[in-house]
Amino acid sequence: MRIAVIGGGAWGTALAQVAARGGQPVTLWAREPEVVEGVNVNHENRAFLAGVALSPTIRATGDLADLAGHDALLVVAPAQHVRAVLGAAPVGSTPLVLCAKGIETGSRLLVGEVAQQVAPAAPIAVLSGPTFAHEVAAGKPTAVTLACEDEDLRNRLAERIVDPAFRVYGSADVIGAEIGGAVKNVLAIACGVVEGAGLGLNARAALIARGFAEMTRFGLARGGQAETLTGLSGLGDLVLTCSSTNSRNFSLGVGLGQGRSAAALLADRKTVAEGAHTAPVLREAARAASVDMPVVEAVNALLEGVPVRQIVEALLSRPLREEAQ
Ligand SMILES: NC(=O)c1ccc[n+]([C@@H]2O[C@H](COP(=O)([O-])OP(=O)(O)OC[C@H]3O[C@@H](n4cnc5c(N)ncnc54)[C@H](O)[C@@H]3O)[C@@H](O)[C@H]2O)c1
Ligand SMILES: O=P(O)(O)OC[C@H](O)CO
Repeated sequence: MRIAVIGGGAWGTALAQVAARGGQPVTLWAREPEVVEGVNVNHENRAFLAGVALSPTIRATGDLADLAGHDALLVVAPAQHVRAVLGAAPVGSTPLVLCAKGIETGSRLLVGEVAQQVAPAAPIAVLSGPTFAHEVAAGKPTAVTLACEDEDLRNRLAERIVDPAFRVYGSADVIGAEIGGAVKNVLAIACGVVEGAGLGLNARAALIARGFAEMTRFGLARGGQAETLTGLSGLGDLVLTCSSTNSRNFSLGVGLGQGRSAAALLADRKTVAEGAHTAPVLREAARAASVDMPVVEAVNALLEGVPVRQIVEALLSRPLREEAQ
């Protein structure tokens, strides 16, 4: 199976490295000419994954036309750019493995739904889970969910995008896998705020648990399955992203918790903190579906500049309720 990766950020590069293990050829499309040159000449992506020696069988290109003739395309552009990049790529009926985590602003569509609009003939799979790119590229043990309704395609993809340290669990629940990845980024910002404001570990654990309840309510309302939400792409990724400053979303939250403004924190950053883009559209989608998501509401208020203390008071003074509600 000839694999190409669309997106030369940290995650696209790490996935290219997984797909290239054992000396298999992989094409990596990157937007930045310096990334293309660095991968081809020095076998390193200094801009987004510095310090990792990449397989020489990864060939980078800046020309989307070079993606033609592959058997599967891994789509790893940030969620807000998937529509434009896929729209310009020669997709046809080539299977797409969606690896971005987010909801498109405006349309309120998950990345897989965007792909279905842009490339209606292409079968869809979603790869998601607790995966810091640097750890995957370094060959540290990692497990992911690969969701695809077509069992035969799912198995063929799982056999190809694998190595001894990268373990793939199959699922047919594409929507559930996507919702976990999109929602956890927003919740990780909240956990970072707790860290930045020094609110303590009890508060962080409470946020993870209550945030997971929100993820579950939203996921079930959108047709996802409970087993997927408690799995790697849901709870697994939530726990990872809510526990480490290696997460860009968590780190953004730390800055907010320290009293810095979202505008200052997001200005000029080269790497993506998907939760900042997903938060407003997730709030819209939750309100439209009458799903109660107070932590997501709180993250939006924080991004809009409401002080942390006011947000915490509002969350703690909500009417008492049963935990299972
Ligand atoms: N980094 C990780 O550990 C990791 C792990 C799993 C999933 N993801 C997801 O993968 C996706 C990509 O994240 P990343 O970490 O690889 O990116 P990154 O933060 O390392 O790099 C930013 C990427 O955005 C691209 N970009 C910027 N402006 C663009 C535009 N106008 N059009 C198209 N592309 C543009 C850049 O070319 C670059 O590839 C995100 O949805 C992220 O949530 C990341
Ligand atoms: O750095 P983050 O917050 O984008 O998280 C990266 C991955 O999604 C973790 O699974």
